[in-house]
Amino acid sequence: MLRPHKNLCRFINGLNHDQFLHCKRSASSYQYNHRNHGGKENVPKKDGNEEPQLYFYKSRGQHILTNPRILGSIVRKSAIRPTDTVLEIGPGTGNLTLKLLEASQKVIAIEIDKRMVEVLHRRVAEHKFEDRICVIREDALKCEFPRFDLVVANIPYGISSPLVAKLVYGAIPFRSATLLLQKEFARRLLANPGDSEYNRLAVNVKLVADVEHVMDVSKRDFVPCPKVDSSVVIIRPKKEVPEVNLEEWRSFTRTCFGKKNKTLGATFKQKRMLMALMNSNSESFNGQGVEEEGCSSSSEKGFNSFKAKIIEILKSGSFEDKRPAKLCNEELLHLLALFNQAGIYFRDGSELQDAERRALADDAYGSELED
Ligand SMILES: C[S@@+](CC[C@H](N)C(=O)[O-])C[C@H]1O[C@@H](n2cnc3c(N)ncnc32)[C@H](O)[C@@H]1O
Repeated sequence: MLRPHKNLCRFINGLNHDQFLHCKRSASSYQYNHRNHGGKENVPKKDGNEEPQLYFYKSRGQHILTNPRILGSIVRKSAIRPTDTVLEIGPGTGNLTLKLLEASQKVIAIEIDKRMVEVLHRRVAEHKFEDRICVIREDALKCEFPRFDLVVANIPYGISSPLVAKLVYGAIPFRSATLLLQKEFARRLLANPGDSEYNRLAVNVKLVADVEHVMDVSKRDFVPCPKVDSSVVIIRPKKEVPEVNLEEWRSFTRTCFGKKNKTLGATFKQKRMLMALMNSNSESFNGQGVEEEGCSSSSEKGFNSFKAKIIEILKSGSFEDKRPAKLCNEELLHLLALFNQAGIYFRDGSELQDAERRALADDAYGSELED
């Protein structure tokens, strides 16, 4: 088993800035333990020099940002005010946290790993910042966020999509979220209709927020070095959001982007999808639900007339031959309004969700905003 190099342990304890720089320069020569997380939290062990050993878990996205220039830029670009409360998700060993504490009134740090929390507490105490930090040891996806003004975080990439959803579709108003993300994920957030990366993620985020690209960050700026490069983006919630039921919007875009390269006509002709949509709208259609197997002739008739209705709606807005990935949000909102005017609503009923899920394209991130 590889043990982390002694200097790396020092770096993790954050003894001083010079060591911090030194660690960065020689980071590539470090030995470290980068494990897949097997479920048990390992208690830091001691080597002969009483230095705690800290292992990084790949499954928790534990890549520590070590370049002070990048850390400084992230804080500067976030435009933090001295009176702000900053939310940081995944503070890790606290490199970014200390800079956030210098710039703000208060930091709320949510970290899942108790070993990181211990290191963080130690470093914060060394810098006499204890009174201005609240460390919550929890899963950021499961806990309720306290109030905050803005988010600044180098987040674990595995939770990017549900975390962005939790922020932009959450109940807490905030000014901005400066996030260090996997470069490919950031490109998808920034994509526009017609771009090859344009997908449901961008559609859903753009409805409620503006996204700005700030800078790219090399994988060499992290310890341990990840396989992918990163980008910093700033997400700013829109002051005015279109009048639409956001739950219904997300269900609607899930349906439309089930196969993003198919035309909407082809997507809405899929039998399973149509049946689920019809069943979830059964009150508007004389309670005519249909079973997938063994349809009676009357329910089959009902199904066919529902299908005809859907095609008529698509045709009325000239959407039948269009592909969702080429439509801007105004056009998608128009299509949703046409469905609603005809008495068809997209509800997140489990039946509809299941049918949509089965129809979904494989997606690398498979999560909240994209599926
Ligand atoms: C990419 S590291 C960032 C560390 C630090 N912010 C930095 O920039 O060096 C991500 C951190 O998020 C933590 N983490 C992973 N999953 C989490 C979750 N679901 N909720 C809260 N923290 C999480 C990891 O333990 C790790 O410390």
